[in-house]
Amino acid sequence: MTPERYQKFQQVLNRRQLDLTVITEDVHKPHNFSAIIRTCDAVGVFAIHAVNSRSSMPIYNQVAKGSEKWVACHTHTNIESAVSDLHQQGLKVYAAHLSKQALDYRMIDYTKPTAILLGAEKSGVTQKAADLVDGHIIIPMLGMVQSLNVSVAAAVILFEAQRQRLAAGLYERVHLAPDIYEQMMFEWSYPEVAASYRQQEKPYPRLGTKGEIIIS
Ligand SMILES: C[S@@+](CC[C@H](N)C(=O)[O-])C[C@H]1O[C@@H](n2cnc3c(N)ncnc32)[C@H](O)[C@@H]1O
Repeated sequence: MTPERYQKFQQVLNRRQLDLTVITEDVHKPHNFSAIIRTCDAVGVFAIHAVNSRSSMPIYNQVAKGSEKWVACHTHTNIESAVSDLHQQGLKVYAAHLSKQALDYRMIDYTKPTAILLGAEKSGVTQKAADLVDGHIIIPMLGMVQSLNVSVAAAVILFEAQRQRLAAGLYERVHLAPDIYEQMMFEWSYPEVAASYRQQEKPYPRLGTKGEIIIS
């Protein structure tokens, strides 16, 4: 690994936002799911939550361009567990949902801990999910079609969140705890070595200032 690559990992991890995330509710087309992950990486989302009540979700590498390596994905078999996990972590959950009570997505304060729930391609957000969340948001549609592609909707909302967080200086401080930061640096720098340590249930070795492995 080159020093430049090591520095790039540091720059990216320094800006990761722990309290901004996405829940996908049965977004089942791999290219949509992968495009959402790619946007999450660009915005600085640390981890996302995928509810797959129907099937497992393959990631379409051509679209994600490898971003699935940089954004963790927690899977849930039902929407209740995903929303309640995030509520317990203190996040407000807003469903991107074309309902009558939905607010314009620009009215939300995304500098607060926030999760955006996105619905399935055809059926949208389920009634159960719509009832569990803290509010509904909508991207105003002024044309002939009623809705955007789900990955486009995700990008529009997440880049508004990024805009607000940049203005609030939230990308200027590190949000990850030091132990998680070190763990991520090791996993990103040496994925195969990290996998072998995990398999052996051994703690990772430390990294030196230039990213070299220090065996003590
Ligand atoms: C293709 S849309 C689903 C359309 C579905 N017929 C419906 O009525 O919800 C897939 C998902 O993208 C998001 N989405 C698409 N357009 C949106 C918009 N204008 N405002 C908010 N969310 C939108 C929502 O999360 C939606 O569930």
